[in-house]
Amino acid sequence: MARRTRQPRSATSWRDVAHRNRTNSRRGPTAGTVALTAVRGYGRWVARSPDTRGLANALAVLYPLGEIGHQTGADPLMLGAFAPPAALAAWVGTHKKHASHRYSATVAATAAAIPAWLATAAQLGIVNLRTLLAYTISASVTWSAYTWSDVLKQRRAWAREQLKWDELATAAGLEGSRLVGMDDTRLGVRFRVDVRATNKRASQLAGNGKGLAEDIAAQIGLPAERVRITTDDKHAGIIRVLVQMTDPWEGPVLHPAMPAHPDRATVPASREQIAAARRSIKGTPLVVGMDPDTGTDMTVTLFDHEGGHHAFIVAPTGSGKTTLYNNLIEQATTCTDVLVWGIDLGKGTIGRFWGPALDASAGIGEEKKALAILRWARTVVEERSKDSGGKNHIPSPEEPVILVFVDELDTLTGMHSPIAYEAKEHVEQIWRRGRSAGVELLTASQRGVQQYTGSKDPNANADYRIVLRMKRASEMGNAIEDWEGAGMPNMATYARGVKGVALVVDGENTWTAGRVRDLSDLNAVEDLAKRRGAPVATLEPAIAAKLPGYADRHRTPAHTGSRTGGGTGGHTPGHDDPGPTAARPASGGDGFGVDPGDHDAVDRLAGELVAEVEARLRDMPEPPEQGIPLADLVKANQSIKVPDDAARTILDLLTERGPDGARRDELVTALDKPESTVKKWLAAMRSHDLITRHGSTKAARYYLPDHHPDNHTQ
Ligand SMILES: Nc1ncnc2c1ncn2[C@@H]1O[C@H](COP(=O)(O)OP(=O)(O)OP(=O)(O)O)[C@@H](O)[C@H]1O
Repeated sequence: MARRTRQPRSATSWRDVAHRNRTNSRRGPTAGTVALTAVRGYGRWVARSPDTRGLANALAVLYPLGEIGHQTGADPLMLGAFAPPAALAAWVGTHKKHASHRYSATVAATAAAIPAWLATAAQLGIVNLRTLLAYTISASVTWSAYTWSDVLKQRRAWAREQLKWDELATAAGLEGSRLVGMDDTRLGVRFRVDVRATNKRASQLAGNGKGLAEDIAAQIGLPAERVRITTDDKHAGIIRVLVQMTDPWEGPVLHPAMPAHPDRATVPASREQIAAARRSIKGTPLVVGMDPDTGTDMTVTLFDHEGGHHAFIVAPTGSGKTTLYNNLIEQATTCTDVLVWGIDLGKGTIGRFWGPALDASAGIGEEKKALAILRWARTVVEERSKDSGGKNHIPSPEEPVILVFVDELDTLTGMHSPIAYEAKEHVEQIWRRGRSAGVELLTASQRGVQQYTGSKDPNANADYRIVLRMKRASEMGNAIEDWEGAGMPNMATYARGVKGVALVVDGENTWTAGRVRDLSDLNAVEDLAKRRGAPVATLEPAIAAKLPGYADRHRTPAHTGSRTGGGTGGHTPGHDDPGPTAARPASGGDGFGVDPGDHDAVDRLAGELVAEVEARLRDMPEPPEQGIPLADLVKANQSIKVPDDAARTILDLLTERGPDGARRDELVTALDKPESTVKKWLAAMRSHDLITRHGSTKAARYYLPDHHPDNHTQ
């Protein structure tokens, strides 16, 4: 068994040491310990302010050192020769770090002064009054210049801020954090804080409503939403704390075209100014609002070197969607290489107010036109892609970008839309393939759910997602899935009570929140659109020829008799800028698509109409000699076979409409079959009592038997 070797006991045990210490302390401190304590205390005092106290001590020590050179007979010239390289080294070293001329000059002069002093002292010695006086004055000047240099002043200010932050952080429960940066913002201050020593992760502290923001706000005496905490993209251990000392929503964000805007004079008014203000869409960010924290613009870039960018907007009623669209359309219509097509089946606002500056639009009750526009957009995508093989389109006035603005997307692709079955497919194709072909879709819907959007594609394919004021926080996730993790504000609570707020998120998930420029005055918009006039760009003729109805898109239907009404017929040339509208065939304007200055136009139109009627009557069968008995007709109708899916579509639509019923043309649109076929099917279903009809003219409506108006009036 191995023997354990005992350690020899120390001659002095810990008890002896303790005893000796007690005895010593009873005897009182010796001169040595007093001196040591004093030196230590002095060292600590200097260490607390090494720049100023350290320098003062160094200067004091340097004086007697000068005598060494004198006593040893050192060569003064030799010693003085060290001054220039010392100055140079000090300048280079400090200027690189602090970029302050004043500070570097002081440090360089101090560095050069050391060999200069040693040289002087070697020559003159230090034990004479003149040298002492000169040294004292130069040392005081050096010390003062250094102490009051901008770098040291900044360092002292920073130390004071650090103290303030420490106080704030301790009160908010963030002991151990360290302030590493601080900038003034337009409305307050932004801190960068190292939180590694707090035992908390930055992600735990960041985000609104996590407690820390609220605690800091409470300490400063601000509303909770005026303190925002985010993580730092470049350092996982750092948080950014934004404190808004001034209310960001104090003033409105005016649009430059509005009368109250101070720069209104800069908005082009005359034809020449409008022409001069036109620009290209390429790489041009469209300004939609302002981030109140920084005063920087909130922008949306719809076309750049990566091609086009779709935008998906979620905006409940009254949230400012029309105003946002006004901002986008206002700038899009100044571009020389853009055509704007608008679809607004809900209220017809886009066509009604922007009509003169649009290339095409569909408004209330114009589902067919809406579908036509979507088909055109798809054809443009297909034709351009055939040509380019999917290479990014390069826009020009002859091959423009097409921006299709859709308001109330659910009226097009939502579950209650009578044209959803077709519109959905077009919209999906444009989302997927339009980007590189220069056909961009901007859609606005009240919610980000599939019942409204018709598909999941908007979220997947739109680069820009824009969220306006939400009614409920739960809606945020439908618009932007990862909003909370990315530190984006909750648009249900963001800037409570403020109209026109928006969160703009680009394809890289970079976001800006702020307020949309106020362009909500529709009279001003109407005036602006009139002055702007028709677009400069024109679609490629070869493609335009392949778009059914495109050439006639500005023809006002005779029955509307007005230039308003939100449809494609809403196109009116600008008052002082007829622009290219004048060159268009029977383009827009009051009356029946006829240029009032063209005296032959009415004759020509009448001739065209007669020819059209004759062409339509040509293939009509001759009326029979004798009428067919009603019973035979019913029997004939009953023998007609209605395809199952058609019958289902008709019954579904009528179930959905209930007591409102549906017009025949709506059923034709829903079925997407020729009118004559649909007529036959409707007659057959009526003869089987599956559906009923009320009225006999074109305005007749079809109902399920339970909803027939007669059943309700009895
Ligand atoms: N950016 C803004 N700045 C100031 N006020 C605004 C702003 N945007 C909207 N508003 C105010 O909110 C009102 C509603 O705006 P807007 O008509 O744009 O909303 P909307 O979402 O289109 O409404 P709806 O769903 O009823 O069509 C405007 O009349 C205006 O008073």
